[in-house]
Amino acid sequence: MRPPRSSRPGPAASFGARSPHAGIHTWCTAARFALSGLAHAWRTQPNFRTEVGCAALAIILAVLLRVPLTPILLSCALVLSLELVNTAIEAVVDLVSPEFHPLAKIAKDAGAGAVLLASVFALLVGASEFLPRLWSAAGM
Ligand SMILES: Nc1ncnc2c1ncn2[C@@H]1O[C@H](COP(=O)(O)OP(=O)(O)OP(=O)(O)O)[C@@H](O)[C@H]1O
Repeated sequence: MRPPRSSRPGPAASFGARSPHAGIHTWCTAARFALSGLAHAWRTQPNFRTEVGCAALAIILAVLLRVPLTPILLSCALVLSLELVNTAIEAVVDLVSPEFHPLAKIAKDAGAGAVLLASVFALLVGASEFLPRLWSAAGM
C-alpha cells in the first residue's frame, strides 16, 4: 500500500535540510527535472517544436521592427507553457485511462482547447503589434 503523502520524504529531506547548500542543490535538481520535461516535449510533440519556431520568429521580428517585446514574450510564454501542461495532461490520462473513457476525453480535449485558445489570442496580439508597424514601414 502506498504510504500517506505526508510521510514521504520531499526533495529537501533527500539532500539534507541542514546543509547550507541544500536550497541550491534542491533548486538545481528541480531545474534538471524541468529541463528533462522540456526535452521530452521537444522530442515527442511536433506542435511544441512548431510553437517554439513561431515564438523565435516573433521575437526576432519584434526586435528588428522595434515592436514592444513584453506582449510578444508573454504570449509566447503562455502558449509554450500551456503546450507543456497539455503534454502533462496527456501523459497522466494515458497512464490512468489507456482505454476510452468520456472523462479522459474531456481532460484531453480541454487541454488541447487551452492551447488553441492561447494560440488564437497570441495571433491576435501579434497581429495588433506587427501589422501597424509593417503598414507604416510600407508607407501605407
Ligand atoms: N483514453 C481516452 N479516452 C477518451 N478519448 C480519448 C482517449 N485518448 C484520446 N482520446 C481522444 O482522442 C483525441 C486525441 O488523443 P491523442 O492522445 O492522440 O492526443 P493528441 O492531442 O493527438 O496528442 P499527441 O499530440 O500526443 O498526439 C483526444 O483529444 C480525445 O478526444
